[in-house]
Amino acid sequence: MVLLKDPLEDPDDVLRAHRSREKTYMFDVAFDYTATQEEVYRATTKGLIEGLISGYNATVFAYGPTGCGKTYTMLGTDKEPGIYVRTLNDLFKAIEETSDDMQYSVSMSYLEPISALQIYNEMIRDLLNPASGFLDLREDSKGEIQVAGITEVSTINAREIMELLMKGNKQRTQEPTAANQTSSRSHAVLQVAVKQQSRCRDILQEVRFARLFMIDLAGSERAAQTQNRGQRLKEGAHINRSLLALGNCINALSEKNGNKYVNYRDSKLTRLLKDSLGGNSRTVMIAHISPASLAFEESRNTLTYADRAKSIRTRVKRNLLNVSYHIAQYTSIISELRSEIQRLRNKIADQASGQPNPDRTDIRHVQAEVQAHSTQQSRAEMEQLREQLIEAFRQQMEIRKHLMELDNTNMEIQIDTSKHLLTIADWEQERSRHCKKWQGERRKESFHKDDSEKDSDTPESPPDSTEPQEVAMARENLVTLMTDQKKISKQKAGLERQLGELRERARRLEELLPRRVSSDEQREVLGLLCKVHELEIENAEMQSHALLKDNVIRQKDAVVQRFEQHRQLCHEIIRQQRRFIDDHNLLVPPHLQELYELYIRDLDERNLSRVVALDKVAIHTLKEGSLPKIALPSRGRDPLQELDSDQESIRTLGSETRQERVKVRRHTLPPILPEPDSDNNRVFKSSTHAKQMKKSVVMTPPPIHISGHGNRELLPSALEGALSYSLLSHSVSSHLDSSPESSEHGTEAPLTPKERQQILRGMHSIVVKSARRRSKALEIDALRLPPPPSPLDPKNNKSSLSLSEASPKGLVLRRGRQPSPELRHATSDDNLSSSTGEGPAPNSTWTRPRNRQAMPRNNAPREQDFEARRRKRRSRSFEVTGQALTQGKSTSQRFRPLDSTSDPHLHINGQPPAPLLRPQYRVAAHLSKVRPSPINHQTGSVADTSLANLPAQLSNLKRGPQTRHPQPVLYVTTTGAGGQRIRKH
Ligand SMILES: Nc1ncnc2c1ncn2[C@@H]1O[C@H](COP(=O)(O)OP(=O)(O)OP(=O)(O)O)[C@@H](O)[C@H]1O
Repeated sequence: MVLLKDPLEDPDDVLRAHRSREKTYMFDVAFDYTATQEEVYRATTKGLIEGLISGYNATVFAYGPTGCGKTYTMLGTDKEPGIYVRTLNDLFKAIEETSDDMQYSVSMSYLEPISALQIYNEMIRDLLNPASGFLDLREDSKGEIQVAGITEVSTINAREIMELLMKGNKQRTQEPTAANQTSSRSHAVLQVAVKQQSRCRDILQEVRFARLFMIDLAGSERAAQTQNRGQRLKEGAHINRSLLALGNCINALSEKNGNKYVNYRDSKLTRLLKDSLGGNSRTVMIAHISPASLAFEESRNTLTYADRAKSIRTRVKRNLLNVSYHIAQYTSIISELRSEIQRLRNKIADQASGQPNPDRTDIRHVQAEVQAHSTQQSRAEMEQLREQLIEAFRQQMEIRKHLMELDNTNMEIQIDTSKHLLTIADWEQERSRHCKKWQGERRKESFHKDDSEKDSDTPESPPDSTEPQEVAMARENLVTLMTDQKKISKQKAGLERQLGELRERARRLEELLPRRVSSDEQREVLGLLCKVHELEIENAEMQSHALLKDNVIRQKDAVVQRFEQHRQLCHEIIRQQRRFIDDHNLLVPPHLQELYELYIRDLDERNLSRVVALDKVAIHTLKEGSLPKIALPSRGRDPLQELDSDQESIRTLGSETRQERVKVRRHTLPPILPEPDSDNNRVFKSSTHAKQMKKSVVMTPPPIHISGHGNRELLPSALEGALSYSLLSHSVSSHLDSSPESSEHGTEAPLTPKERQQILRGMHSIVVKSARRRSKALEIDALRLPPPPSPLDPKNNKSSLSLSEASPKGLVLRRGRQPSPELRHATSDDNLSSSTGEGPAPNSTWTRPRNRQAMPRNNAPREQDFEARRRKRRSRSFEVTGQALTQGKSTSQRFRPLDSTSDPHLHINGQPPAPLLRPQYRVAAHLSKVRPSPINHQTGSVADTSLANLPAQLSNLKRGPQTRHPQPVLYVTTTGAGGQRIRKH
């Protein structure tokens, strides 16, 4: 709690007593002058790190008037490092601790939005590379703000990052003012991007990524106080303008009804902070105030904003990417590059065989050749040409990557769209159900008109059909997504046009070559081009190779997981039956008792052996398997390939015999795949297949129409998605029927033509079925969005039936449904013996359970032990070791440049710092307390956007609106030399 007293208030003035400006504010934490940097860090930022490495965005920003200690809190000094250093230290520590299971990549950028006098708008300056000039902000399709051309340093070495940070800090615009000798004249934004991938993932392989913003805002200031003139005054006005924009956003976001338009576009700062303020981020605001009487107004303003910020709610979701999609993308790139190489090789072959193309036999060509031999100038031209060509290819590569990213974003938009559509569909269905019920009741009432004198329970009007907020939000989000989709299509079209132009340019350059150079040189240049492409291919191939291997492991993991789920179910049934027997003191046939004891004994060993067997399969597959090579689209192997000694990689790629390839593919092929066209061995054959794969993995809704007739198409698409999921899950479960051992052999056994025929027939019927269902769904007559039969309704819709029928059992269990009738049957006491298929043996003596409560007693410790180990393992990663301070110190002590920026004891420009207002209070306000998306504790996964999780998503959607924060709490403290003066207020 912070109590702000008006220094001008006279306690004896009774007339003004009721007009007191004294005010109390409540915050999450309030730090007084005794608070150390470590305490501030722990209470405000440390908690964000765990979320960050699991894919949740986070922001910490320091806000307050000039000279109140924002830079001190964020950057700190050598001896007392601030939040930057401590966060990075802890982040890397957490990464190191979990690096056995997880793979990380961390990149960092450091920037300041500044206003150059000549430029009307603010620009972004790259503090890690100030030479790059002014940069601009771009909003990507997901609405995330990116700085175009910013330097991103990739490292997970804390020391390196700190060095860069110190270097960047020296570049920061900093000038002494009357209020603060080391006043920061701009906002400084440190952005850390963390990408995380599990080394051992399940079938829904995920890449998690999150951004952490740590922002040291420039101080809000009053011209009178800073005594600024000229440039400083203009800067101050600008700083205040961007802070005003920030304040406006905070005001709009904290509005009670929450519908007010939030203008983030007023300044670069608010654009940068868009997500942090009202979007997908866990955000902490640290407000700084001074206890000096003179600073009353500033303190009041700051506390008011912090107080408002308390009520802002953000919606945090885990940022996930589906990896199988990336495999397809890499595949498509590889395939395109291969065909380019092939084309270039053919050119070399043409040239080498000395058969000039008819269009090159003209006199100009001959002249050019003569010239090229004779003049020095031609050599320079040649060099230039070569560079131009390489540059053209580099640009092509960049555009391809960009296109890939856009595809990726598009996929995410489509998944999000489907989610929202399902939310709406769910609600529509619910509403029509209520309406029908109401109508039915009304009808019944009118039928029994005689009883009409009785009071009727049925309301006169149909039930309230106001859309819940969740549905309204879904509609709103659909509009945004539609806009994004349009933007992406536009961007894609632009990029594709650019790519086409670049290709054309490269082609023209290639055509120039024969005219300019001798045959040998030409060969060299073309050879070089091939090399460039091959390197690109190798790079892409290595990445897709890694992904493929991960995929195999993931699928193996899924098998283990599925078995484990099944085992847990059996275990639970046995346990409950046992308890039932014990509770009712029932007789147990001796053979059943023996079996039970055997079960208890074998429990651990069997599990272990299963896991070991599966592990063997995975390792075996990994050893044997390799990335199936992409067959070149047109011709066979190039004869030159064998001759060219430089093309080692290509030769290796092509050296396998066909048989070997087939064998390798079989090993590489993961056993669990849904449709004939999505098996992995074909994924790498051609880009067309990659596209097919995309389609098979991603649910692709048709173009979005929010309120028009186009809506009619939306739900069927969702149904189709659900249907394709059901096919996938069906296939998964059927594969799971085989034992790990058999699956191991299965990978070796070649398929007979008959088997192949059967599989093809099966697939064909699945495709026909799905087509029929889709057309049925399309026939559904509904003008509103979405049509009445929802995929969520098992009664109305065949697709939804197939979804529930075909869902793997594990998923059903995860959704917390009742056990199947069979299972319930097995658990009932009447069926205790019949469920095993055997009745009590007439001549055997039935016994009471020898080991009463054996299951709970025997298994509880085991379960607890397992749970305890699991927790221990988890918590270990993020333990508070208390060493951060020491580490931070030792790290920062190495960086002298820090002295010049924030240490008050050091001289600046040869002069000691003037005695200034000291910073006094630090107030930490968690903008919002965010509960992440519900985590599935059985699988450890989060209800994510991946399509394969659709049933889980459906059930989540059913459960209600997205999780919002509870009412947040704020805290305030005082710190700094002025702490004693608090009594004055
Ligand atoms: N808690 C603290 N303990 C000791 N010294 C502090 C503390 N907080 C701030 N200072 C000192 O007070 C001075 C002003 O602090 P700082 O530069 O961090 O303020 P600021 O809010 O960032 O100002 P501006 O907005 O003008 O950049 C610095 O010399 C800093 O070292």
